[in-house]
Amino acid sequence: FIMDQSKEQRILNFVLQNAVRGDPQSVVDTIDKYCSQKEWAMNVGDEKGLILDKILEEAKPSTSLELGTYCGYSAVRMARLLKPSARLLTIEFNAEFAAIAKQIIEFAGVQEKVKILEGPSEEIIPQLKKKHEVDTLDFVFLDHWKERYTPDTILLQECGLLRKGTVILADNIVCPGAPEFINYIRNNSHFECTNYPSHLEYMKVKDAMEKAVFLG
Ligand SMILES: Nc1ncnc2c1ncn2[C@@H]1O[C@H](Cn2cc(CNC(=O)c3cc([N+](=O)[O-])cc(O)c3O)nn2)[C@@H](O)[C@H]1O
Ligand SMILES: [Mg+2]
Repeated sequence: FIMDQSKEQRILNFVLQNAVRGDPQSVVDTIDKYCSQKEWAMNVGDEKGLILDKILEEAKPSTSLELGTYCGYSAVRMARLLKPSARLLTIEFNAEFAAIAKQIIEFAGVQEKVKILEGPSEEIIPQLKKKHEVDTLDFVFLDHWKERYTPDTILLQECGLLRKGTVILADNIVCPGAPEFINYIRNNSHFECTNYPSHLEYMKVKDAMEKAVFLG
């Protein structure tokens, strides 16, 4: 019975039935269509997605990390812009969301560039160097629980995963908001911050993204 399905399962089904297999842009557009016309969902969306695209293309990252995969919308959106040899690691602790994201990433045909790491970020970040062969990160996208933005940024530094020039981009600075993170990162002399005003995905509500470049 359709209504017994989760919203995330309905998003996956809509992608499987309406997007073009192997075409990441069509997967991104199809999710945006569903979530703006049928059911709202917490994807970064098309407006903030264009800001993500621009900052990612400027960074030209070889190794990227995303915290908070959800259905894989931003993973597909980022992977479609990565060079063939580049890699995106994305951490998700909700098993149902991870399973949905895996299918959406595979349908989009970007599975060679994307690796979903299941578990809480606080557990997986310390494993990135030894278990996932990461040296340092070129790009980090924060889109998970807003209270984890600061502790996970500190954890990334402690684990030696940031290098001079690493770009950290955080979603939802205004809505739902990450005031503690903003206070931390803007008062930290090791980061150069830039704010990008925008709107909450699929809504007329104000939101913003914050870019923080690690200065070493
Ligand atoms: N420590 C963590 N480690 C790994 N995955 C995590 C962690 N915390 C949350 N997640 C996962 O992120 C995914 C997405 N997520 C993101 C958030 C936090 N983001 C939001 O709550 C949010 C909320 C709104 N909103 O309410 O308008 C809009 C947005 O763009 C958002 O990112 N909560 N779950 C979920 O699958 C969750 O399991
Ligand atoms: Mg978000």
